[in-house]
Amino acid sequence: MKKIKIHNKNFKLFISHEKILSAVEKIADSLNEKLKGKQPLFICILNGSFMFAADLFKRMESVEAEISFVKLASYKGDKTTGEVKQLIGLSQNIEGRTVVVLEDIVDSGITIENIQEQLRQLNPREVIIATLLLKPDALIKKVQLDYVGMEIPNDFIVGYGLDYDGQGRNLADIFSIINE
Ligand SMILES: O=P(O)(O)OC[C@H]1O[C@H](OP(=O)(O)OP(=O)(O)O)[C@H](O)[C@@H]1O
Ligand code: HPA
Repeated sequence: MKKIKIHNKNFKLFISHEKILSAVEKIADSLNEKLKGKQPLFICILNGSFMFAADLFKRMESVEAEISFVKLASYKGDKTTGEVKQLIGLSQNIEGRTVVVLEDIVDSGITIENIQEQLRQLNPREVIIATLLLKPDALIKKVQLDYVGMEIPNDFIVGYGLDYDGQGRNLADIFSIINE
């Protein structure tokens, strides 16, 4: 079993890049179908979602899609702070538009609830949420998610955009913490 160390913590291989891409492809297939003729604006939640957004967005072949980025942060180290800081906001007018929010992970649900509420106030036509990963046992918010790539246990993970204190985002696979 492939193992890695980041800072002071050990991690083991959890989801291979191949499995990640097959989850991304499933979401892309459904979105290509749902978004036909809609000219949606995709919103990638930085930092963590950049890899998921890149892999998904290039598969949007049947859609006249645009993409923009917002930067929110709620995690410090391997834990949520319980509050969301907005570091870069949205510059586009989304009134009357179909918006697709791209998240790498929904954990406590605090970040997605925050962005959903912000977008709602800007009067979009509809907001569709797609997350690659969901930790159902960690949710403390009631959130409506339209597309979920994979449900995973409530363990800290890194890789494919997700970090531990800034590191690990470049890993193609996803690794799960070894609790020692
Ligand atoms: O459901 P939640 O508990 O809110 O956790 C999910 C959020 O946490 C991570 O972002 P983070 O705050 O670590 O910022 P980053 O993307 O810059 O790493 C992840 O990318 C999500 O946006
Ligand atoms: O498990 C996680 N790992 C990295 N970042 C995160 N942000 C929310 N959950 C996680």
